[in-house]
Amino acid sequence: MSEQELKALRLRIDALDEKVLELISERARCAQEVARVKMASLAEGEVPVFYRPEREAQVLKRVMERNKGPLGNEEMARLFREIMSSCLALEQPLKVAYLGPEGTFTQAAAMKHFGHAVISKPMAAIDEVFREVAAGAVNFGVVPVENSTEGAVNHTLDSFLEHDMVICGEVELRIHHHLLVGESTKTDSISRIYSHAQSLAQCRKWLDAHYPNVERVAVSSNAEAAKRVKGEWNSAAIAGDMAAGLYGLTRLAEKIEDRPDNSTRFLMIGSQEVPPTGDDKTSIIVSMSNKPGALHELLVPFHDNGIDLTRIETRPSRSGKWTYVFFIDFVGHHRDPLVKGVLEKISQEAVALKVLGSYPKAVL
Ligand SMILES: O=C(O)C(=O)C[C@]1(C(=O)O)C=C[C@@H](O)C=C1
Repeated sequence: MSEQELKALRLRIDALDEKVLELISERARCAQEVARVKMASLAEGEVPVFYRPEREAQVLKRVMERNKGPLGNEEMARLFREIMSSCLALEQPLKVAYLGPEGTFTQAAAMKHFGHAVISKPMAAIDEVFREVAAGAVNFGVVPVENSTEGAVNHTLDSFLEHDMVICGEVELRIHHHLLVGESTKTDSISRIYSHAQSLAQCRKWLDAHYPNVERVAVSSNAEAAKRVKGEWNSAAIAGDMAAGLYGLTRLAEKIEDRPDNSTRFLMIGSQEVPPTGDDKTSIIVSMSNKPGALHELLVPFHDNGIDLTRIETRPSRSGKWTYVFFIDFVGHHRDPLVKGVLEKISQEAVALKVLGSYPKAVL
């Protein structure tokens, strides 16, 4: 390519960037107007709701439907995700607590869902994320809820039994683990590998094959594992890209998870009810009396009404020995007439039924 051609193309890019800049600014001014309208239409004592997950899901879906390339749909939606995140920050900077420390997959999930224009706060434990949200110190919390290889995150499920929380969104992340070492690590003398217990389990076969005699040490998070390795010459960590970048570690082996489709699902928790978008999911907790056929009774109304169950999990109820609660996710919104009917039917049979929330299905 000649120098002249390159120059001409860069001039075109400069002109396009100017247009993009003007359009983004115009969009941001529009968001400011939206904030003004929301404030003006408040009833006495009502608090304004700036963050609208149902609208955000619609915007991102529309972008993906209309995108003609060459950028892929997900790439384009990620760009719009960030534009919307910045527009929302002009209306109200959101505060989001997540399972920390910095560099965890939960932080990556929070950024994927809310974008980077939020004030994020790392918490030391899942229960602390719940408490921070319940105390009103942040607007939303982000916690992991299930992994495709290792199953449910029980701390999260149990926290729902203790706190009154509304689920307002979900996000799924493909989880890639790497074996990370620091500058001073002697790679032929590794005698200890740190990681979160779930991540060690997700890489069990790889570890058995490559480091069968090395001690595996479970720590509170992958980011904590990465942090420890930084100053140790005989240890390595299993963690993801964010932690590697944050602690300046290098990858000794990449993508070492046993299953290539290893993914984790995260939930956004808060106190805000989300209206229907037409493509929603609902999460409920149900406890049934301890009698034969109770689970069958619980599932029949879903089957009879053609409602898709996406997950069912059982946990001890904590209120009596050998009594259980069921965590159920299904497709639909609790305001849909069909779903309403099913929930009414179940509540006639159940000891207790709680709707944790209805929220748009993950778009990204
Ligand atoms: O439509 C709204 O209610 C807005 O506040 C605008 C906007 C956007 O930038 O598109 C910003 C924040 C909301 O969470 C949803 C959408």
